[in-house]
Amino acid sequence: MSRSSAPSQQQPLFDVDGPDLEPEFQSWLRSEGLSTQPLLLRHCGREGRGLVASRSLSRGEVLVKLPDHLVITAERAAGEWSLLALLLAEVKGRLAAGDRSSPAAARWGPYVAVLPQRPGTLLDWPAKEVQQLLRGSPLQRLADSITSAASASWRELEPLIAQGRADGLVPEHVPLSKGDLEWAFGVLLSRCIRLPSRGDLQVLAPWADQLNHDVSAEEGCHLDWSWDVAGPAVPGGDRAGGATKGALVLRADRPYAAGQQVYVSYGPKSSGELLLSYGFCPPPASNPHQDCRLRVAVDRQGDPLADLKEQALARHGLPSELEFPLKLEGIPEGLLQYLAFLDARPKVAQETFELASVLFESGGFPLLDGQDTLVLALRGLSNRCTAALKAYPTSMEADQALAAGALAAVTNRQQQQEQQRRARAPARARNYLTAESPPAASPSLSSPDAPPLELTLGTEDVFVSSVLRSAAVASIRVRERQIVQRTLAAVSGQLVEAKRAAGRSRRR
Ligand SMILES: C[S@@+](CC[C@H](N)C(=O)[O-])C[C@H]1O[C@@H](n2cnc3c(N)ncnc32)[C@H](O)[C@@H]1O
Repeated sequence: MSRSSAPSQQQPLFDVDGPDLEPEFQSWLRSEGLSTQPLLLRHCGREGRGLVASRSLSRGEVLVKLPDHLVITAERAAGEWSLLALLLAEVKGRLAAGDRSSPAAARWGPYVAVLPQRPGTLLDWPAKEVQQLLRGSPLQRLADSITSAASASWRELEPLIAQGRADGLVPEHVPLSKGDLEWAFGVLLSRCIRLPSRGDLQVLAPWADQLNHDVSAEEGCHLDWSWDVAGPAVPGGDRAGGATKGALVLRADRPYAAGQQVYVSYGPKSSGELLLSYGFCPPPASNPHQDCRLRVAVDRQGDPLADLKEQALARHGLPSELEFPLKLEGIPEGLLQYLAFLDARPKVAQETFELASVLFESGGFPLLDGQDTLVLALRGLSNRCTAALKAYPTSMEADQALAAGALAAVTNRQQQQEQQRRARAPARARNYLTAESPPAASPSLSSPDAPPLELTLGTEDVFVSSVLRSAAVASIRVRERQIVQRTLAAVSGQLVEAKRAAGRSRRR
C-alpha cells in the first residue's frame, strides 16, 4: 500500500474500545490462521465498515497478513470470473436457506455472510436511469462495458445453472436468478483486487477488503493494489497445519494514531469510475484522478484510407481506437499525434506509412502537402471538444444547482443524525469525534455559482436515493465540462502559437 503522507482531510477518530463488528466472521478468520490485529473493524459513517488502527502504528509495520489459503481466486473457484460470481451467488443462496452442506458454503460461508446485500454499483441502479443519467457523458461507455460484461457472464452461466439443476448439483432451494448473479458481479466489481505481482490475478481478499478508499492515496487496490506477495511461508497457515505458500502483506506507509481509519487506494480512478464500480462518489473537484475521457477512432465510414491507417497504426503497436483522459492540467501525451494521423488525408498510400513513422517515432508534426499537421490535430481536438460539450443534455448551471441541492440535503440530514447520535451517545463515546466528515456549509439550492459538491456521497446515499444518484452524476458532468473547456482554451492558445510559427517559417 502506498499513499500520500498527509491525510486528505482532517480524519475522525473511532472508538477503539467499542464492540467488535461481525464477531462470527472474525472468529472464522482467526480459526483460519489470520491475526486481525492491529486493525479493528468499525462502522465508518457513509463509507460503511472500515479498518481502524487499534493502537498507534509505525510506518512500515505489517497491518494485514492474509495467508494464501484465505485468498479467493478465480482459479480456486474452478475457472473464471463468471464462476467466481457463481460461487458467491450459490453460497449466498445456500446461507439464506440455512444450508451449509456444500463444500463452498462450508468453506466460504462466514465470508459471504458479511458481504453487503447491495454492493451499490451501477448494476444496482434501475436500468432506465442508467441511460438517462449518463447521457452525454463519456461514462456511458464505462456503464455499457459493465452491463455488457455482466450480461455476457449471465449468458455463459444460465445454461450451466440449468445443467447443474438437471444433474441435481444445484438444489431448488438455492435461487440462482439473473438478479442473484448481478449481486455477485457487483460484489466482484467493488471488492476484487488485481494483483500485478501475480500476473494480474483477480482475487477476493476477506478482511483486507474491508479497507476503504482515499482519493489522495497514490496507488492501490482493485487494479493495482500494491500488495507484496510475501516470500516467507506462514507456518501453520494452511488448513492441514502445514506452511502456506505465502501471504498478501499490507504495511503501513505512514504512522497512524490509535482510532484512525487506515485507507488504501483502489487505483487512480475518477469519481465517475468509483460511482459506477463502487457505488460512492468523492467530490470530483477534489479528486486528483478526475478526468474526462475522449474517445478517438479511425473513421471507418468516412475515411477512404481507413484500412491503410489501421495497418499503419498496428505497425506502431497502436489500436484503431483509443480513449485519452483529458485533465485540467493539459493535453494528454500522444493525443495530438494520434489525432494528426486520424485527420490527415495523405494522397498516396506510402505517405500514410511515412506520416505514421514521423508522428509515432519522433513525435514531430511534419508538413503534409504544405499543411501543418499540428494545426490539423489542434483543429481536430477543438472540434471534438466542442462536440463533446454539445452532447450533454443539461446546462452547466442546471447541473451545478442539482449537485448543490443534494449537498444541502445530505448536509442537513447529516446534521440531524449527528444531533440524534450525540443525544443518544454515552458520555465516554462523546469524547471521540464522529464517524462522518464535518458538515459543510449549506449552499443555496439554485445558485449557478454554488460551490461544487464537496462531500463524498456514500454507497447507501447513492443507492437509496435517485435524487442523490442524479446529483452525483451532475457533479461529475460539471467537472467533465470544466475539463473539456480548459482543454479548448489550451488548444486555442496552441493554435495561435502554431499559426505564428507557420507564418514565421513562410516569411523565411
Ligand atoms: C472493498 S469494500 C470496503 C468495505 C466496505 N466499506 C464494507 O462495509 O464492506 C468497497 C466499498 O466500500 C465503500 N467505500 C470504500 N471507500 C469509500 C469512500 N471513500 N467513501 C465512501 N464509501 C467508500 C463503498 O461502498 C465500496 O463499494
